[in-house]
Amino acid sequence: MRRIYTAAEMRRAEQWAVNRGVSFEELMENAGQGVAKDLLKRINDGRLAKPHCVLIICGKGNNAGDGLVIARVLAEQSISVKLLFVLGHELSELAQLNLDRLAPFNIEFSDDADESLFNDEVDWIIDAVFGTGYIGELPEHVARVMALANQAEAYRITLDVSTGLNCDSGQLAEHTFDADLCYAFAAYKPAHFMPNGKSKSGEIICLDIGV
Ligand SMILES: NC(=O)C1=CN([C@@H]2O[C@H](COP(=O)(O)OP(=O)(O)OC[C@H]3O[C@@H](n4cnc5c(N)ncnc54)[C@H](O)[C@@H]3O)[C@@H](O)[C@H]2O)[C@@H](O)CC1
Ligand SMILES: [K+]
Repeated sequence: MRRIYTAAEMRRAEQWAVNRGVSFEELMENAGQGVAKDLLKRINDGRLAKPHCVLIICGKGNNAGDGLVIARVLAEQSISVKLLFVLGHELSELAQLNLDRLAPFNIEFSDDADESLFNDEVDWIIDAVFGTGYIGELPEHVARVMALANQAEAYRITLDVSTGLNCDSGQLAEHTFDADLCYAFAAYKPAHFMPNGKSKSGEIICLDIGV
């Protein structure tokens, strides 16, 4: 059965999973590992070329945490990863935990969204800025980063929801991340089936993360 959850329903489902004994940390690990496993499978079966460099654009919430799990798995596979933080360094507890886990790896960090970061070396861009926690308007500086990401000659992957797209209403901000591939966690979100949302999601895959 196809599950479609709003942001509030998603939070309730996560809480039920936690009440059954799964931790939020495990859910995040499952989300990140699930994405990385699917991406690596696509490399192995030739649907995607192995990237020279992957740029992961991180916000400060748990969507960023998922991105940081993916960073670890890709780095373990000797894929070069760069991280760009666009909402500062006060991360959610789980995002911080997964950032700390990157210490053994040689990963470049930046919070300067300079155009040069979006160069030809970057084959994939992963959007881990906003997921189901996005409310209100897209901050101007984040919109600028999304515009650079959308102009780059790279394959674009988003986690749960494209940044700039409201997952419940389908409202789109200017310069919403224009994904080729979207991984929805635990359930599709209403916007994935609305024309606006569909147009910014590309291929949508729903991953079971244990919720
Ligand atoms: N909660 C969980 O157990 C799990 C959550 N997961 C991930 O977590 C995401 C949701 O995480 P969060 O609830 O932390 O939310 P997000 O990571 O989507 O972002 C919320 C953060 O951005 C800020 N924010 C929201 N709108 C803003 C705006 N317009 N301008 C500036 N800042 C803004 C919020 O204050 C908060 O700090 C999901 O989409 C999914 O990717 C997955 O890890 C699976 C498990
Ligand atoms: K996202």
